[in-house]
Amino acid sequence: MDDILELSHVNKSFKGFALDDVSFSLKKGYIMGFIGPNGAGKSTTIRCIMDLVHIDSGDVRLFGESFKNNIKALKQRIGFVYDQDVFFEELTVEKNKRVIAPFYERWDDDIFYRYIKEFDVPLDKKVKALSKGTKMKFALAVALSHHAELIIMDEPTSGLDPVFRKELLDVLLDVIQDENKAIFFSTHITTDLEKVADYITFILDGKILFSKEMEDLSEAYLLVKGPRSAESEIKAAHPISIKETSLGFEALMEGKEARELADQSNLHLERPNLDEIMYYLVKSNGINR
Ligand SMILES: Nc1ncnc2c1ncn2[C@@H]1O[C@H](COP(=O)(O)OP(=O)(O)OP(=O)(O)O)[C@@H](O)[C@H]1O
Repeated sequence: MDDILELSHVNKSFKGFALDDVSFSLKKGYIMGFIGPNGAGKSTTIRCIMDLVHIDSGDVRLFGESFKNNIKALKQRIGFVYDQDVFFEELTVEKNKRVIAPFYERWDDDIFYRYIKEFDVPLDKKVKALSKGTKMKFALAVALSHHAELIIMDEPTSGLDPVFRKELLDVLLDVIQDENKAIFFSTHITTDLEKVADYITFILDGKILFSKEMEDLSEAYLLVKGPRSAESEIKAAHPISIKETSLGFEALMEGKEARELADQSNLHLERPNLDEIMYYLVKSNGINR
């Protein structure tokens, strides 16, 4: 059993939005980033994995077992950080910990206090008095303190300053040194993913557009750049999407097709970053944002 997380043909409909046949998997030892524009379905997918939203059809397997059988026991093995306030606002950090810890069979105070110290979270402050970033640090400390094998986080780096974001990414890289663990997190900060993610899964309008290894991604798509005179040549090669720039034209293409085109012309090829891949794929799917 190498897959720690596996979604197969998951469907969930709300009025006006649906997760449509969502399938992807994550093996132990790896970090997967989950990206997509606002409203694409990232939080909904994460909530489906945690069974906070009940799926209409399909299956979610955690540690090789269908979550339908035993979500409660399986959740013991997951460290979960999500984008809503989950703590008792009127209680201090220390008192919140006392409430939360007994829910986890493998809670480890030593690890908890180590992270609290490392992240500089004040134990004696009420949660309502913590900044957004400090609450996130506390949530992260909780998620890391019960020997979870799978860490799932919904936008953990939003609201964090660059210094702590870097620290958080270092913590994730440290956690993943244990090859029996895996990390799955959504984010809009794609530069964070470029630093740590092994896999990227991209959701758009409730559908998975791709779930690929980071290395394959930089081969899968290329940016083709050319002067104004190259417009018809680029368009004839069926780019995924094209845009006019101050210097001419720029298009995202499938890697193989882009190389073939560049071989027959003097168009310039560049590796796109994740933001550029997202931008062109969103544009090609006709979604205006
Ligand atoms: N309980 C619900 N009832 C009805 N619609 C919902 C519900 N939960 C989510 N949605 C809708 O599902 C869509 C996807 O929302 P979701 O929060 O999953 O997107 P997201 O990718 O996480 O977005 P963001 O990046 O802005 O956080 C949105 O249109 C949202 O309004």
